[in-house]
Amino acid sequence: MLELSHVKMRYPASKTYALNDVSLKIEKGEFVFIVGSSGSGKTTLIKLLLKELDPTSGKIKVADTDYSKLKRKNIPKIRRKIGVVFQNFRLLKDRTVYENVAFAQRVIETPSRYIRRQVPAMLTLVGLADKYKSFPKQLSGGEQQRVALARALVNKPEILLADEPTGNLDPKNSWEIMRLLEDVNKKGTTVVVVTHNKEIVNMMKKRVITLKHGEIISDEQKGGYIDED
Ligand SMILES: Nc1ncnc2c1ncn2[C@@H]1O[C@H](COP(=O)(O)OP(=O)(O)OP(=O)(O)O)[C@@H](O)[C@H]1O
Repeated sequence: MLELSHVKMRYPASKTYALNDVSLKIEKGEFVFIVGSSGSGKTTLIKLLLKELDPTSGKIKVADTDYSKLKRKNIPKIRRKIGVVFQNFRLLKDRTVYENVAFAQRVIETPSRYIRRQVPAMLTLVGLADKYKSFPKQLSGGEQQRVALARALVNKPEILLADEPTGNLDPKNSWEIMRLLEDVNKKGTTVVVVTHNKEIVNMMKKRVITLKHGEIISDEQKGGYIDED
């Protein structure tokens, strides 16, 4: 589902590699944590998987698509297969909860009759059906992240990438988001979560890939958080 072979990434202004010879394979239906201290290359990895960046060298394949052969005009097609959530939610402030989720469908020109059906269904899934008229600032952080998750999932992506999804949340809301990610994964979506949340990683017993200075230093099934600080 996701594959990196000997990927190196050096930002134009930088002397060092943000990622240095990273190879990994994530199969369809897996749930994987990517961990590592600040600056280890986690966000760079996510950006490469979204093709927001191109690697300096090496090969990236996502959902059977070789990114080096992917034409610019076809990038939106692959992005549709990937749902993304971020630490800071990135909701549209001047739109309601309903509109935030519907927006993801409007941009890919989903017919209105589907939007009217699928948005409420997604909001029910994340437990926010009754808040559809609210604006983001009227919601708690946990609720905002659930809206972001509904938006990421409404187009039924094959892959969900979450970059520090619990970074701004308290433990209770963090677990709620994790439970939702686990549910989504059980229904077949491949889930990749970048996190610093040691407790969650240690409790969930999933595959854990640890990065350090742009290299993979550990990749374990049912792994735990490796403390190197
Ligand atoms: N746009 C950029 N230009 C130059 N260097 C960058 C850029 N973005 C990131 N880097 C460098 O690349 C390395 C990896 O950064 P990255 O953001 O991927 O780390 P991270 O593991 O996500 O860190 P954090 O946990 O703090 O978010 C760091 O040394 C960082 O300084």
